[in-house]
Amino acid sequence: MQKSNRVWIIDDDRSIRWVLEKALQGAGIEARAFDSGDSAISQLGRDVPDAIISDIRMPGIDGLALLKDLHAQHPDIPIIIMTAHSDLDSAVAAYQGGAFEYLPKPFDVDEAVAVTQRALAHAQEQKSESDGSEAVEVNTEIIGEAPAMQEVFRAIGRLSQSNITVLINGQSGTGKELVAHALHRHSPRREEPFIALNMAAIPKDLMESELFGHEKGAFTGAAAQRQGRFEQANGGTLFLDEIGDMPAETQTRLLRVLADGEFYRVGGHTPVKVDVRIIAATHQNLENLVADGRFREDLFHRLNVIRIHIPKLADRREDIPKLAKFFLQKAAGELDVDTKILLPETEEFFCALAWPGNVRQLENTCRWITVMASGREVHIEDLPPELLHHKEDNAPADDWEKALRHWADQALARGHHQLLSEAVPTFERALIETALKYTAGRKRDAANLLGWGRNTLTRKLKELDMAGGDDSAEP
Ligand SMILES: Nc1ncnc2c1ncn2[C@@H]1O[C@H](COP(=O)(O)OP(=O)(O)OP(=O)(O)O)[C@@H](O)[C@H]1O
Repeated sequence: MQKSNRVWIIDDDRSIRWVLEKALQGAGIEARAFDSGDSAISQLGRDVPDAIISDIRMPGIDGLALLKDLHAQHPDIPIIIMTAHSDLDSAVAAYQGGAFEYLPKPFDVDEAVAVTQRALAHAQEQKSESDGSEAVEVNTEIIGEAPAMQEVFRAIGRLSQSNITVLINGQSGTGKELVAHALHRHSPRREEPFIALNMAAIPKDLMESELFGHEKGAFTGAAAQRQGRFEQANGGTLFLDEIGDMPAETQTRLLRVLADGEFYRVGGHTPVKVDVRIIAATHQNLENLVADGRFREDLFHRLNVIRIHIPKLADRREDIPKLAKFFLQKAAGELDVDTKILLPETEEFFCALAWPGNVRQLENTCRWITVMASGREVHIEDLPPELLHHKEDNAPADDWEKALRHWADQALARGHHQLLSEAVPTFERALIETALKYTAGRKRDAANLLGWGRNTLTRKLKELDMAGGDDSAEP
């Protein structure tokens, strides 16, 4: 059999074509470049490559349409899809259209070569196989351009045809439930129920009945038979949030259900069969809980088949502006008011915050702003007081220089002139006020602290139109 070694590169960007062509040739791969999907398709009648690397956004036929076409005609050619504007849509659509791999731009050239080599090896193995899967319509629902979120999208795309158990790790408010829901929506179970249950929110003694249901009279208050979440989720997905908080005896039962696919309602004697995909999530380190004997190791291994880590918001700050815009639009829609717009300095301030409550805190802040900010444009002073305190408490003392540079950048960008005449009075006023506060209003002492003579301070107070500029008597 002829060795699979010929790759086509399709991209309207000449520099990308060039870089990839050189890198692949350097790795001993025969590469040929096309500047459009149409030119590649017209060549296909005469020649067939072993693998294709294609951009998504191009004039003429775009990468996903090309993927669909090619996949229908040549299901055995692995196609690697690249895109600069990567989002969940394109990742999932690429995989569901039959893409072999999805490469978000900018990519590392070595990684691109490695992926291509894998694709060629795959082509070699599977020359005549086809899977015929069809692209499905999906909506963008998770915002994230940060590399770590791209990993999450890739995982969702890769898992979209499977029923495999997934464990999602991430701090509270990072979007674990959103990702679990996306996994469900892009799975073969999408028409069946998605049931979410937070272990931390259910009283311990109600947990078993919540999960597995109960028979009439199983305990005091069980007036009728009740279905548990497992039964409700039958055929679909059960999302178990904060799985680390599940009590030991429930862990044992859960393990048995996962092994046998059946369980007994509380007080019941007839087994109930279910087909449920489990997605579990936790903000805790389950390995540590296992080491401490607080989580069953066998259950941990059953759940930990595929793990998705969702980074905290502070580790993907580049996504903050887009998320904020999205939440401001959403809040405005819900409240039926105009959408607020963050001024550049407010957005910058947002991007620098710690956001301990992650995306949920950002969403709540945007709601607050939508209700509380007076104007359409949101200034830093319009933000909820706790965020501003946070700024004062956490800004290191020498951050003012950074803030000043930033202010100067912004002012110049907005076309201001004479920056010093704007900045110096503000600077002096701040120092004078602070010194006066420190000396309880005594000008002589304040002047001393500032390194001025008393008369200079009095003159400055006057110039700056500040209280005390009339040189009134003082103690
Ligand atoms: N990347 C994102 N794009 C858009 N919305 C998001 C994103 N991440 C989170 N959200 C929104 O933020 C809120 C919190 O997300 P979610 O409930 O999924 O977090 P969680 O990690 O499950 O939190 P907890 O562990 O506290 O239950 C939700 O309203 C969700 O829709």
